[in-house]
Amino acid sequence: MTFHPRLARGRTLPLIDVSGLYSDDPETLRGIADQLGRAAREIGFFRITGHGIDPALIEEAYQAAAAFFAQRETLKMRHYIGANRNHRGYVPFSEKGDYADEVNRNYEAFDLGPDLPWDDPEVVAGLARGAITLGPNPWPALPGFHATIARYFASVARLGLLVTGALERHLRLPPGTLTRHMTKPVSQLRLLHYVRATGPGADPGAQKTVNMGAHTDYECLTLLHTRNPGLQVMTAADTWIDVPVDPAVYVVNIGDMLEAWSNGILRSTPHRVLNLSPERFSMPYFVAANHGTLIRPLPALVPEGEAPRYEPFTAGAHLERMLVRDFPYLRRRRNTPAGPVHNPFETRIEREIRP
Ligand SMILES: O=C(O)CCC(=O)C(=O)O
Ligand SMILES: [Fe+2]
Repeated sequence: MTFHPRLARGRTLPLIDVSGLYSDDPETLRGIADQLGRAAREIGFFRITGHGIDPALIEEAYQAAAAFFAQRETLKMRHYIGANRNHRGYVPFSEKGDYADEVNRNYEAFDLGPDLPWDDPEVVAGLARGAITLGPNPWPALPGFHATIARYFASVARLGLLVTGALERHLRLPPGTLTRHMTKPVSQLRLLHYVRATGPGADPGAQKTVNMGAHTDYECLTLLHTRNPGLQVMTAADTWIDVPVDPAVYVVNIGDMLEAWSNGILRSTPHRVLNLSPERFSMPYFVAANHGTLIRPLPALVPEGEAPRYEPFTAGAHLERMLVRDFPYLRRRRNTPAGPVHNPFETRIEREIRP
């Protein structure tokens, strides 16, 4: 395991070369799996190189995102997520949840998922259960956007399965224990565009303020690419460390679903985004399980004689409950009053940040 020199003094995110995950040598695979697993246990956050995603494709994806966000608001609002049936599309600056620590929140996003037709059996079954996250993507007509983003989505989804497979290996689970539940997952790609608030009334001290408030990610794991500083991770001591920016690297973190599935062996770690850059782009891809997958601590990971540490839940239900918390349009649609919604994976945030 190597450590990034800028994060010295024992507070570091591991940097792990995962190129060996493309090998079929069991010893190589085991070695990398254990490095990833150790970081996922101890910190819940790590950085990977040798991930195999074409840097030119990453660059094209940023260009597609930037071209979309550069449009007039009226054009972007043609794809407003609040006018979409399955939680896909444009999230305007004004679509603000109520994280108490978002003192200077100012970002827009474009949210996408696996592009499944309405008559796909998994979609049909999900809709019958009231799913709000399954179905096709809305594609802006911008030249190249659909082709580029679909290609990026496919690449990062492949990497997500590879990393999940490595964590299975680390946990000594039979191959496919987790990944066979990721055939039509409620995974999401978010294209994010943060802008530090400026102009009359803007806080001159905004440089260090929180833009995206502290949260855990709701899925199994997240593969994040970013090109600007601002991301911070909560340490075990509830202090914050900066995640260094390196375009050759993906930042990976464990989310709620995998914390529960692993009976708390892997950790869903709180993080937030500060206004360190006047403008910031990032692209998290959230690796989830299928909508109907029941997540309960895997019996092999619950010590003899102990009760599982988590109540069972379905992947879709947890994700959608959290989306209703975070998106005012969903609260309006479902007549859910504003107010705190408890996420059992965010107790450290509730204690430290939103008491
Ligand atoms: O933009 C980033 O660096 C992090 C974004 C994030 O944490 C999220 O969208 O869940
Ligand atoms: Fe996040």
